[in-house]
Amino acid sequence: MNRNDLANQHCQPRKGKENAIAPDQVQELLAQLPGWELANDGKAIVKDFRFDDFHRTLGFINAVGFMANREDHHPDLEAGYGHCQVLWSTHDVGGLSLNDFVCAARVEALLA
Ligand SMILES: C[C@H](O)[C@H](O)[C@H]1CNC2=NC(N)=NC(=O)C2=N1
Repeated sequence: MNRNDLANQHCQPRKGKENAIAPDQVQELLAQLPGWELANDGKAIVKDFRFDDFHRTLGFINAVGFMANREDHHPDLEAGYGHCQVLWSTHDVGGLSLNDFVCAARVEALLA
């Protein structure tokens, strides 16, 4: 599945370990998402986005937040004047589900 295919999907209710993504598929999906890396012992994916000023950073946060609420899948965000780190993990799975990669691709699409 490439980045476009991912970004065109919607999140689905995914609960339980059976919805966790196997490590080899994690690597395949990560390869479609430049700049995204594993975090938290492979239970999350993360990327730090840089902006020229706080207005642009806040605009990004609002766009990500709007998308996240529509998808009912929510990131951890850490922001400063000119950056925002976005971390996706599926609490209901206790690690990575396809929802995390769909949302990472949707974040990339916001900036494309
Ligand atoms: C009921 C509701 O759909 C769930 O609690 C959703 C909400 N947003 C979520 N966000 C994230 N990141 N992981 C989840 O497991 C999750 N679950």
